[in-house]
Amino acid sequence: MDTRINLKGVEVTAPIYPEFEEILTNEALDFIAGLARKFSASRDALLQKRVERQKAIDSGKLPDFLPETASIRQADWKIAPVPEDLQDRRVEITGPAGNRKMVINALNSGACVFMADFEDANSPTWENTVGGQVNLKKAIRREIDFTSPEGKKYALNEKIATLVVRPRGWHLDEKHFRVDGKPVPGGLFDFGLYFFHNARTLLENGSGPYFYLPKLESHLEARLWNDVFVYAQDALGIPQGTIKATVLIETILAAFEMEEILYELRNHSAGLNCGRWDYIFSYLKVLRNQPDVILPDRQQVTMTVPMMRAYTLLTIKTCHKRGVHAIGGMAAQIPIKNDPEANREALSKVKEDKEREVLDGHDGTWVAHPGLVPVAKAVFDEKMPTPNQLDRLRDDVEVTAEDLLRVPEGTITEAGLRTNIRVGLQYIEEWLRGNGAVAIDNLMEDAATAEISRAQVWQWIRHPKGILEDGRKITFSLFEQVLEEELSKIKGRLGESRFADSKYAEARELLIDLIKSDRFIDFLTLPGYDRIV
Ligand SMILES: CC(=O)SCCNC(=O)CCNC(=O)[C@H](O)C(C)(C)COP(=O)(O)OP(=O)(O)OC[C@H]1O[C@@H](n2cnc3c(N)ncnc32)[C@H](O)[C@@H]1OP(=O)(O)O
Ligand SMILES: O=CC(=O)O
Ligand SMILES: [Mg+2]
Repeated sequence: MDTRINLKGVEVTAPIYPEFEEILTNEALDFIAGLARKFSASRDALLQKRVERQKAIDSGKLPDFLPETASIRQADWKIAPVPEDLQDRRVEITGPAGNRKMVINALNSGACVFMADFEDANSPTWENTVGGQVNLKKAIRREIDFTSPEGKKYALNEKIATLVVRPRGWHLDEKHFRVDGKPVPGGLFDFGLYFFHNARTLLENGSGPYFYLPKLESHLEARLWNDVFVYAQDALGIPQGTIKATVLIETILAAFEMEEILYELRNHSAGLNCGRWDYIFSYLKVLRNQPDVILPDRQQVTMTVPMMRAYTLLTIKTCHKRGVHAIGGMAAQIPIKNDPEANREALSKVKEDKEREVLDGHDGTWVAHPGLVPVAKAVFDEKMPTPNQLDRLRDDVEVTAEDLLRVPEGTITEAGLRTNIRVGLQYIEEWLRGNGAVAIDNLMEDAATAEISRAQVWQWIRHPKGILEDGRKITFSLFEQVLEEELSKIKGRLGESRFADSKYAEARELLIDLIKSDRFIDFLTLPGYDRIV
């Protein structure tokens, strides 16, 4: 326990480096402790509700629109207007908050918004988590700079992107900060520190405390965030409605409650976003025990399969009906160095993805890399000359529960199985070393995409339809065989000594645990977190 922390019932169980002192002040930690004491029990109850809901689905009660909230869907209400610097969000870049160079590069990238991530793209090491807060505090005050080991200097441009922060989802804890003997919810830690230190300065700068809320599964989870916002604004004496939050629709269950989620947050909402990768993961996870539900190779589950189109179109229609933005998602392709032909192909795939989004009615989109900002911007500038297209109501769109649940067709191949196992291994190895976003085979991989990979393998082994197109059943022993083959290729590439210094042994062990457990482990980051400091 650090002796500088002088609060009853409050413990920091990790080092407070000199740079962390301005973040982990007694006042800030007291504020987080207040949030935890007020809201942890509700968070725990909502996590328990997730378990009960899954039991009902497993016993045949498929997800549907909720009868008890039909009146909210039918009533006439609108979202409170969003501030000026959230009106035009045509291109949003994302990246881990814990990487200082990337924070500067993202703010300078020419994107309208930078989403600084404590979720999918951020491995929640103590260094990344508190270091991310240091980065953001310095960035907001224009005190951030960085010098690379090669001596390249980084500083903020005059014009920078609007900052939006994504705290961790409700399922994750911050184990290094304990209140009354219990770790605090990671989302409250990330939100609370950012809000406490920066809300006033952001307002003085003409911006505001803006958030992305990940992995929500119900409108009750949105209600809890709204309660947190109301409490936090009161506690700091900041006007109600100042916080603006964009909710990621990235679970199949949230897709059935979009209107209710917006309604819960109507004084604090900045719209919805289509988090496509977690959405695919969630579809698979939630429906994994349904006899007819099985996904083909990951690369065949594209944005144009019927269930993905149904979900994105419904998001646009829902947001525009309520007068707020519907932001698109992330194409997996990133620029490819030293191969102009492959690079052209990657950029043209991104362009095609963004064209579909803008023509469907999205008001903006996500990119993973500064090199993609001009690509997405050109598409939106051409097809969306206004700051947004909230006036495109999409009354032509009709989406039913069956549309959202429709199983994508396709094949399962050995190449698909191999890719999943390789990506799972490589991503987990990087994550354990503190890198939450990684380029693998020229694609952006993060916690959401890696979840799809390991969940597919888990399901293919257990599902009667988990059969390769050549007729072989996918079994645990086939998984083990491919795993060892892929590991030995990686070892061949790295050489004995780099391999020995890597975390591949731990990544292998974790991947085997995830695949072997008959009880589906809800998030790979949960057992993963036990293995990082
Ligand atoms: C499913 C979801 O949740 S999507 C949202 C979460 N995922 C993300 O945010 C992923 C964001 N993207 C990334 O992290 C990175 O682009 C990666 C890891 C995929 C690839 O990164 P790299 O291998 O460093 O790419 P590359 O070498 O081409 O980078 C070139 C430059 O662009 C910078 N850069 C790359 N991506 C980003 C980014 N997202 N933000 C800021 N800068 C970036 C690099 O830091 C590097 O800077 P430098 O030239 O000053 O050294
Ligand atoms: O968070 C975004 C996603 O696609 O998942
Ligand atoms: Mg996600």
